[in-house]
Amino acid sequence: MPTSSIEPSSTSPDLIRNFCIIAHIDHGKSTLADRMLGITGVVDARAARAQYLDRMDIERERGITIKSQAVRMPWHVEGKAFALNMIDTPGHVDFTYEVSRSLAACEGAVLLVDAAQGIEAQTLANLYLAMENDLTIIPVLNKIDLPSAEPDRYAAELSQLIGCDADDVLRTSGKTGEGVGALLDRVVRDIPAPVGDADAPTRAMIFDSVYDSYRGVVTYVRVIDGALKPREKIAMMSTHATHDLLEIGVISPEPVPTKGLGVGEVGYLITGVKDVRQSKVGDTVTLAARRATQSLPGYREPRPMVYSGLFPLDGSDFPLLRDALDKLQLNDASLVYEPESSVALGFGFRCGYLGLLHLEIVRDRLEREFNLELISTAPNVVYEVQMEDGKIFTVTNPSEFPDGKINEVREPIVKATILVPSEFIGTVMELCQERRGTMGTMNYLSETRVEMHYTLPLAEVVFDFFDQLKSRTRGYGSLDYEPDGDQAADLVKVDILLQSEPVDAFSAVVHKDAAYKYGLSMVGKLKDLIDRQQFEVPIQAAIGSRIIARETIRAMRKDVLAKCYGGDISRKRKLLEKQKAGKKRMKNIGSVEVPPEAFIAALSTSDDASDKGKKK
Ligand SMILES: Nc1nc2c(ncn2[C@@H]2O[C@H](COP(=O)(O)OP(=O)(O)OP(=O)(O)O)[C@@H](O)[C@H]2O)c(=O)[nH]1
Repeated sequence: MPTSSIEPSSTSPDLIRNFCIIAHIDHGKSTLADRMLGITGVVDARAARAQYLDRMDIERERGITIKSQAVRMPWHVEGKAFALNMIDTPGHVDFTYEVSRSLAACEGAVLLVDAAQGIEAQTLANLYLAMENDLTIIPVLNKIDLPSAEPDRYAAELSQLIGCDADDVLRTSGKTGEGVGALLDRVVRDIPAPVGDADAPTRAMIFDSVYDSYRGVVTYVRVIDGALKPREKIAMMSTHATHDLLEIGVISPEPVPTKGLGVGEVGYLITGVKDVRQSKVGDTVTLAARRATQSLPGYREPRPMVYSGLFPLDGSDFPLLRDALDKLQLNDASLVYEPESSVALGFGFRCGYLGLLHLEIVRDRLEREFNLELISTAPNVVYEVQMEDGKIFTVTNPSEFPDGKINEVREPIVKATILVPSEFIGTVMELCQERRGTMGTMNYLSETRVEMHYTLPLAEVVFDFFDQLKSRTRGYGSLDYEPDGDQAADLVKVDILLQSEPVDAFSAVVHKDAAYKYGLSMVGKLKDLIDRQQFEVPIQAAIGSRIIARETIRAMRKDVLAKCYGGDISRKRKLLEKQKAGKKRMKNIGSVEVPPEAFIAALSTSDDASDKGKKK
């Protein structure tokens, strides 16, 4: 059915269904979504290309980069033309808040489970989020074409989990298209039509906003009450800022401008705003001329969970890095940064991220899109330090951890859900215990699959916890977690000193029991990485004034002329000049010269990880 036959803004809410697909990673969400676009005629079968929706980098002629999708599809049931809005949700724990906003824009969710894998941790996490948002759940087993699919077994598991009949679990294959039409019929039948007050002051929820280099910010909204029309002045309820509505429309699958959006409708707005921070996910849009008094529930400022220093490898790239971060922030409201200078690494920025995946994405984009070579310091969480005199410090950089009499240090904790085959219960308990976890409840989802709940310090989860879980459970374990406040812990700052001078980039906040191990490993690493100097260099690890580990680099003069026999003076001069140039690049810590490569090598955790890998 051609897209133009839908009359946006005049569609009665009774004929609208808003839904999302929730699934564990790789259970086939994108493939199924593509298949739905094909079956509903939104994407011409001949023009269809794999993963139509996953095309963040592709800027279309109209200049809208479509990241998060809210695609409108026509579907007929019993002679009535329905408009189905499929809203995409990001799948990773770092972006749980965005997921919950997308869910809040829907009345129902398709819970997709791979028929060869069964339920995984993100299946559960997403299901719980959907239930919190009171969504109608349609359980679906996907990939039934796979020879290894066990639909009967997993239908039983899934029906037990959500409390329905095993026969109500639909079976589809995104690959062959089997069952997809029946699924769309079920969407129409089971998911409630949106309800809202068409005459009330307009309220629309922003569930995503994307920066586009041609058109500025494209904001995705779901109208709850009232309506939005082009050329009206809109107001953001959290900031009271007003903007002119330049264009309004729906995505199907290209942006199609419309005469407006009414109750229950989902679409996009363009206002000419250039910065996504002016159009925040979770905020409520209203009309400047007739403002709603109460904003929609749930708006929350994004809060960075993990901090790390970002330094250009070549110090002269600092202004480029600043420009690149400014540009990236236009597109990413949750990225925060401020200038930082380090004795070891020079000028850079302290950046705050939602999680490690977010950190990797940002770093990768800076390197790829802006051609920068970067060093990032070991990530850390945010600590709250209460001094004996009652003063409280929020520490986002270990080198700024306060000295003096400390009453209490608090660290963020998370509630983790781990799903494993029951044979790995002991393994998971061991891992969580090593990571200072406290066990909560444990549920059997079936005879062989267990859901384990743990409370863990975020700092212990963000590093290689997931890799460890995967390798220790032979790939079967899956993990999801959400922030759960903070709690006091026995944490100390370990400094690393070169010739009694602290090297800021190596300071770390660690649990008291792990401090000695950290100190020992860092002094060991640095001893191997720093060349001998003309004098003896002590490398020490210290907690306050107490030294907990020490290594010594013995004195030696590196004689570059040693190999020059005879009297070729020009060759000798060349070598000495080369030595001088090399010295210019050296960073001086006190009187010790350290090549930047040594810092990079010492900061990289990769050899630790591969050591751990070898043990398995
Ligand atoms: N045999 C079979 N393979 C499928 C089916 N659906 C998806 N796949 C394959 O499963 C893999 C993951 O599919 P995606 O659609 O990318 O899964 P996803 O859930 O969107 O994954 P993420 O976007 O990474 O979360 C791909 O290799 C697909 O080709 C299906 O119905 N049958």
